[in-house]
Amino acid sequence: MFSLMYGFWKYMFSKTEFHVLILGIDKAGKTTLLEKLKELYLNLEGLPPDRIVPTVGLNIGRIEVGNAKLVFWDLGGQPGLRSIWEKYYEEAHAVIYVVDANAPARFEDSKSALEKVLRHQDLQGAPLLILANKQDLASAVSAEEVARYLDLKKLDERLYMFEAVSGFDGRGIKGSVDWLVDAMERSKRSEMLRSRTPAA
Ligand SMILES: Nc1nc2c(ncn2[C@@H]2O[C@H](COP(=O)(O)OP(=O)(O)OP(=O)(O)O)[C@@H](O)[C@H]2O)c(=O)[nH]1
Ligand SMILES: [Mg+2]
Repeated sequence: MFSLMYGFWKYMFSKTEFHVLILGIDKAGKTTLLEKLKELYLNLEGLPPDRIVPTVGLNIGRIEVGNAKLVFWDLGGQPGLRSIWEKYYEEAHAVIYVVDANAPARFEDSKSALEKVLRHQDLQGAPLLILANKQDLASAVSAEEVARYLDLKKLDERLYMFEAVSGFDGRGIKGSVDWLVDAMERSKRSEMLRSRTPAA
């Protein structure tokens, strides 16, 4: 009887944990975005942008949205650090790919790094949220334009969305996180990862 009630209690009150990888080339704004997420969802003051340095290791952030616990993994995007990304693929439920929408000169690098991410077997079926970041700058291009530049093929099977955001003023972030949570809850990949986790 106790175990039945405990099982029911767990079903009702336990939250599903999702791992979200934040990727993108160097200076795209990944860590600034992570600090903004903490500020928006935890009411904590995030690190001010001028205190954020290029990432070499891993930054972790945790937030809760509705019934979901999100764990963000933010990695460094410098060319020599990108080979580390794949070590996190197997455990990731979804990917946020950040693009500096104010730096067209770097779109090509951003596109080829993303194509490599999407080709990797270990990330099969992971929902993809592509953020056209730095929208607070007047010269930043729109999410539609970023989508045109990236010109991604073979996305049909994958849940994906492009969104215009700013890690400085926070615009677009909550809406895209809502989309991501919904996508992860619906995704077959989450089901697959769940079935691999031994029951507690
Ligand atoms: N205007 C503007 N600048 C931003 C925004 N987000 C980040 N930046 C600036 O862009 C630069 C890079 O930001 P980071 O957050 O360190 O970028 P990153 O993607 O984490 O870089 P790596 O850790 O090297 O991969 C910094 O000078 C930030 O202040 C934004 O939304 N708007
Ligand atoms: Mg960083």
